Amino acid sequence: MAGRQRHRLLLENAEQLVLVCGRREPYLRRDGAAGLGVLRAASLVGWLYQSCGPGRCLVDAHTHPVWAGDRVHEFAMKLAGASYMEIHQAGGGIHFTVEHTRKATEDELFTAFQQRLGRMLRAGSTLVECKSGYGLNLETELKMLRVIERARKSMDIGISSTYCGAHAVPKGKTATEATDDIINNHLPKLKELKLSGEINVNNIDVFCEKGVFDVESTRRILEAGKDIGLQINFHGDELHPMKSAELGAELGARAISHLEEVSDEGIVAMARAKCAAVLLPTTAYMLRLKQPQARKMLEEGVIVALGSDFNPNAYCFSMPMVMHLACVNMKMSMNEALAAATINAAYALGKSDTHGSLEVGKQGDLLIINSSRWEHLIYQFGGHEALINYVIVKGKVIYENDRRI
Ligand SMILES: N=CN[C@@H](CCC(=O)O)C(=O)O
Ligand SMILES: [Zn+2]
Repeated sequence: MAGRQRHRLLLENAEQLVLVCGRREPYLRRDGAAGLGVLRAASLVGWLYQSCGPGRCLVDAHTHPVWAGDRVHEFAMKLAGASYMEIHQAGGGIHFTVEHTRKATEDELFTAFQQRLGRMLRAGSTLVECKSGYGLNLETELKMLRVIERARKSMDIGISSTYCGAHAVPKGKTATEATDDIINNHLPKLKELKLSGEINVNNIDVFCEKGVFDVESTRRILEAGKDIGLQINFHGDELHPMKSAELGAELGARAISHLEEVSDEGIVAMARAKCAAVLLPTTAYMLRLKQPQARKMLEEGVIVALGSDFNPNAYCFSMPMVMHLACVNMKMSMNEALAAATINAAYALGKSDTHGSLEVGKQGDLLIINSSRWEHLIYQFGGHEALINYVIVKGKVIYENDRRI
């Protein structure tokens, strides 16, 4: 322990202590989630770097938090009837954000990102996946990834970083040209920066969608990313059925997000491949899409995780809100939603050995809420600001709520 800072945590007489798992399970399928470990009238002592690590933290498995430019006007357009793809094809949506993000300085992006991470943390997330993808050219993609790396090194919140250079086809290029650019220029540079320790990217992502990257381009990019050691974690089957789930299962993807339009065969393939389904209730709600078939996925044995999808289209930082939407709109039980926002979200990021449950040997991340039953965090939608008393990361209190009631 010499030279290390030691944080001691003592929590006495909690009415409930939600462990999530108790036997170092890497994920919980439907039946496992039904029996979440809950201790009553419990106390807990934790020492960072020692054997007992407290942690029912929330994990956000999908966010786009580094960008510049305001898209509130597009929300108004969507309310007036425009579809996501109509706005995208007219040069708005991701393209609008790319234009502004390219112009922003690294410091400007970092300041906005830091504030967004702070809001996620105050809503209870202690591990968050963060994507690039509003640069599309190498220069701006690297700028975004440097910003993510800077936050990883300077902030308490945990970060899993994702290279998403194939988030859209940049203006002036065809999808094939963009694919070649990524494979021949972007990925070799990422490999070099990883080796030198400058930028340590964890996952590779592609927006596999009609009019964006088709299945063949997606396959080429994901395989090239896997070859340089990145975990495959991509957007698929969102607006059109693309057979993205089948592709992901074949390539050994760790996770696929969205899946509103997944096929029955895709669901079975994902269950077999232990490829997590990251469902994003905010997007389906915002864009009035058909809901992903969470119940069918759970019944077929898919590992279901949740993410906020925070981005300029779906402006939501809160995993408690996401769990609420998953329960009401996707018909998940509260236990399933909690498993999906903790251990399964950690699994989707390849981090369930250290995050996602309150177990001996794991990192000490923990939320303390001001309520007799944990379910209030889901039930009181939009109420997490008053409910969350403390957010603890690695055994250290990093947020104390002075506005609680
Ligand atoms: N679908 C693709 N990407 C994002 C939206 C990004 C944006 O509109 O800026 C999503 O996951 O919802
Ligand atoms: Zn996304």
